[in-house]
Amino acid sequence: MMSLNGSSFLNNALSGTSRSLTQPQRRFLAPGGVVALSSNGRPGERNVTVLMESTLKEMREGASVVEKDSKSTVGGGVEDVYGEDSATEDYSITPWSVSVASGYALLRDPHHNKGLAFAEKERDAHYLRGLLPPVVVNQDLQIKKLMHMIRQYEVPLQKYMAMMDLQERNERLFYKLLIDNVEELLPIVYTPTVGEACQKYGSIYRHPQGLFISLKEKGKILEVLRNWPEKNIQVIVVTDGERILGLGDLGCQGMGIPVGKLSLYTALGGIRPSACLPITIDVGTNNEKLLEDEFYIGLRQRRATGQEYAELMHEFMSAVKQNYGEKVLIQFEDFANHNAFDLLAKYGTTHLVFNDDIQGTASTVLAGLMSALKLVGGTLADHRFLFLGAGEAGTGIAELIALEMSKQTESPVEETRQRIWLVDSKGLIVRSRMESLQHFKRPWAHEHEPVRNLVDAVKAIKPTVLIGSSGAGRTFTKEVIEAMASFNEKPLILALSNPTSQSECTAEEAYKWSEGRAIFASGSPFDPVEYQGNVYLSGQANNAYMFPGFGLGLIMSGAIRVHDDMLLVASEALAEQVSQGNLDKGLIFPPFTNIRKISAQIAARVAAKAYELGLATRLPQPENLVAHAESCMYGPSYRSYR
Ligand SMILES: NC(=O)C1=CN([C@@H]2O[C@H](COP(=O)(O)OP(=O)(O)OC[C@H]3O[C@@H](n4cnc5c(N)ncnc54)[C@H](OP(=O)(O)O)[C@@H]3O)[C@@H](O)[C@H]2O)C=CC1
Ligand SMILES: CC(=O)C(=O)O
Ligand SMILES: [Mg+2]
Repeated sequence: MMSLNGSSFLNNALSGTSRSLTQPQRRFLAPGGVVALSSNGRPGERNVTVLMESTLKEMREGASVVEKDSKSTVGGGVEDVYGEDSATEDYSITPWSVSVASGYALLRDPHHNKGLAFAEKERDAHYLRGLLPPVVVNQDLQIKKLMHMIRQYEVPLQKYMAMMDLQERNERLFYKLLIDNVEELLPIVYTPTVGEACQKYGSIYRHPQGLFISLKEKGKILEVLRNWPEKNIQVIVVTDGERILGLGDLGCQGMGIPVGKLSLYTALGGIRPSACLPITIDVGTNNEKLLEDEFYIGLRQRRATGQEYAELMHEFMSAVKQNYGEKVLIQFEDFANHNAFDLLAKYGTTHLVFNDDIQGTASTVLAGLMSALKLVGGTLADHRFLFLGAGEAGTGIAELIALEMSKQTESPVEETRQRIWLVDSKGLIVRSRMESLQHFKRPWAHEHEPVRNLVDAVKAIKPTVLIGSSGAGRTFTKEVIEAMASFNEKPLILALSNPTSQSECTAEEAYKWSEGRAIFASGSPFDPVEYQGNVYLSGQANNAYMFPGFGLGLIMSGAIRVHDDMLLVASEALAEQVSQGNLDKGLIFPPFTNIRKISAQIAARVAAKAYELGLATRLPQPENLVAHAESCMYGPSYRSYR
């Protein structure tokens, strides 16, 4: 049976992996929550004050208290003084080298800066007098002011840049702003605006936000990883920039994607920012426009392929494991499909890897379908599915639907796949095309005459569900949607392609051309639509619902491999979060406002499955996994500095 991981890996995973810990490394948190606690051992990187021996002694004693209390609920997790992240770290600490930022350097340290929110006492204690105007404000007022400022920008890219500047200046404020205003700001830090940011990344580039690993670093990738200031990394999002959203090859400028995804890992899933590492692998680009662009920031050469590509990726994967251990989660993002499937299959048995475009999207869309069934009726097996786009997203979703159907009906997946059809750029995928098909399309080559275009495929297959995953905008034409509406009372239409410019249709088109009967969701958000006196709200079918909670579940259970069954339970968890009130409005996804609660539910379900499958290493299993997930989440409120 084909698997979303490319192979059946469970046995390998259980027998072939070591559960030993890597070198002791830990970010030191002193008792009482003092400022700027970094144990990266690089004095001079931030403006440091070398501590007096007495203070060090106090910290050592504090450390031993932390150590003593470290028999935490989840073996290996160490209670930190803030009462968060307690279950997401493993290593004991070596607190001999401590940096404390103060004064001007403190205001320039995004991890600890609070701007005008430094209290009077803190201004005295940390040499801030005179460096700030007299007023002291709270974080809520800072948020109010920032939202006012951001709303004044008319151009989304300006809002994006304002957000990135804030992240560089005051990390906690950035996350508080994003969490408190998630519906409004998600389209800025994520799709669609992040797409434009990637296209212009060379021009707007200001600060390093992640690691660039290019062919120039071949043979030295481990050293490059060690240049990153944070040591206890739990999640890496990596791209090689070849398929950025539906915008194609953006080479090195794809960096905006790992940066954006990881800011959602923190804001939506509660993974602390210091544990997140965005990486872009630069093997060149085939984008002629970028190669000629004087502001392009990447290698000015055509893409390396074949052995050269495979060797660089292999060195990268090995270095990550060597540097961060067995349990660092590596999320592949926006690779072209000719590499994405192979990387997932190759490293799925040796690393904790997750392909967001294949697996995260599949789990999200399956959740949307599960809740949509409450509106359209029937079970999955009662429906017929047609995809436009047979790449990572399309075949990934198709496979997970087939897997779920197979479980529900207790019939082989080869049978349930027969209810699912895909169209690629050459037309309907049919048996007669088998020889020329890429391997991931072959399971979908059913017996049928060739059909050249989508509208004819819709008329021939008569799907109840139409899913766009082509990256090609405006492909759900009036004729296509009218055809869907002609034989479905409530046609279910998902236009997944990002950003908005690549969406298969707009929300307005879906409602108008179906006479208001479509149940519609899209990868990038659309505003509410007014049609014939009614207001229609559409949901956002985007893997952002899934990967933050899914990743949290893996990390908090210490999972060593991803398993398809985890994707299925995550879908159920997300579907359960869609309330009757949401459904009544035609929404098949819950609003993002409650996303942290949703992520905790997903995380709990994923972790429970990891324990059940014997893939979890943080033992014993906590009793209440939802509460545990919530307790693990990073909170962005300011800390008091003594
Ligand atoms: N909403 C979400 O959460 C997600 C959305 N996406 C979006 O989905 C889109 C596709 O991503 P992904 O699957 O990774 O990309 P792939 O490149 O892997 O697949 C694209 C598929 O679409 C087909 N295609 C392209 N243009 C056309 C066309 N005009 N008519 C018919 N078929 C076409 C391709 O055909 P062929 O194989 O013949 O070249 C290919 O099968 C992107 O826009 C991406 O942003 C992706 C992941 C998550
Ligand atoms: C959402 C996403 O991952 C994509 O469009 O690629
Ligand atoms: Mg993606």
